[in-house]
Amino acid sequence: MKYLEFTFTTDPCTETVNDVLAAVLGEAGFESFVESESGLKAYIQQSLYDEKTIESAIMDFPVPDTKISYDFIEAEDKDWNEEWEKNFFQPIVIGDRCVIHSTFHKDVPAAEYDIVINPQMAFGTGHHETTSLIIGELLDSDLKGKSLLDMGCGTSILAILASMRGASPCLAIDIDEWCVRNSIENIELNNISNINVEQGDASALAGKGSFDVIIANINRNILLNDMRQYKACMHPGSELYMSGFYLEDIPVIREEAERNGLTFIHHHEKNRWAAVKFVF
Ligand SMILES: C[S@@+](CC[C@H](N)C(=O)[O-])C[C@H]1O[C@@H](n2cnc3c(N)ncnc32)[C@H](O)[C@@H]1O
Repeated sequence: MKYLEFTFTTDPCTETVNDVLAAVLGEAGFESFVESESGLKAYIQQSLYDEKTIESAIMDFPVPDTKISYDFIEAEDKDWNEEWEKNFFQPIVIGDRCVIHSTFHKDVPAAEYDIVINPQMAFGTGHHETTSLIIGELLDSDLKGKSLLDMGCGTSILAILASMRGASPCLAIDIDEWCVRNSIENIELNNISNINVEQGDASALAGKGSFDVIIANINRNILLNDMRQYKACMHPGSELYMSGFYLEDIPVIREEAERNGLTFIHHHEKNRWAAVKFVF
């Protein structure tokens, strides 16, 4: 298959601009992205290339005051799935019980829970400490028949595992449109039918009722800001698992949780990242 290699130069050349550009280009048919010093290299099948689509994607670029220029060459023939696999993610086994891999990985180790994820630009392959800490919590919990909310779902990897472990019904929410689309794709790939996906933040929780289990792997400041709204979706006995912050942030997270009437149960840690469990 013939590919074109585009070199995009971004100004300012920040992680956010390059992430958004990759998401926008993904919409326009690009398949593979590699960050460079001045922007992004991106690859598209020659047959999918349409100059007008790319020009209008750049014209409507959602980050204001950004300049983007590009040129392209014909790329050598390559197996881009293999490239992507090499560059981005390898199968991972967590807790000896849960394997996470993509559709094109071969020789995947057998495990009790087998999760297929095509993460594209969404966060959540299991390689990050915070994801794997929450996976550990889910593997240790009895989730059978429990309603579950996955806030900041990314790829929905956590909601998918929870559903496989019997949680039902499940709701996965992410502020990012790209994550919502990727979640829907991943949920289908795993033949799961009891996870609803919504785009939004904590304000989307109004009127949703309560959940037996809430997971939120986001970051310290968002958790501190939104915890009151998570608590409003809990009933006595509900559990709240949070991650996305460092060990030194536990006291401030715990203070806010206790101010909301939650009881600290434990924390787990990996490379200074923390996950905490509270109950109402
Ligand atoms: C650290 S990633 C976690 C992804 C996945 N749950 C995991 O554990 O691998 C955090 C996710 O939260 C989303 N996010 C950021 N702010 C948010 C907010 N206020 N409400 C909901 N989601 C948010 C981001 O788009 C991102 O997908």
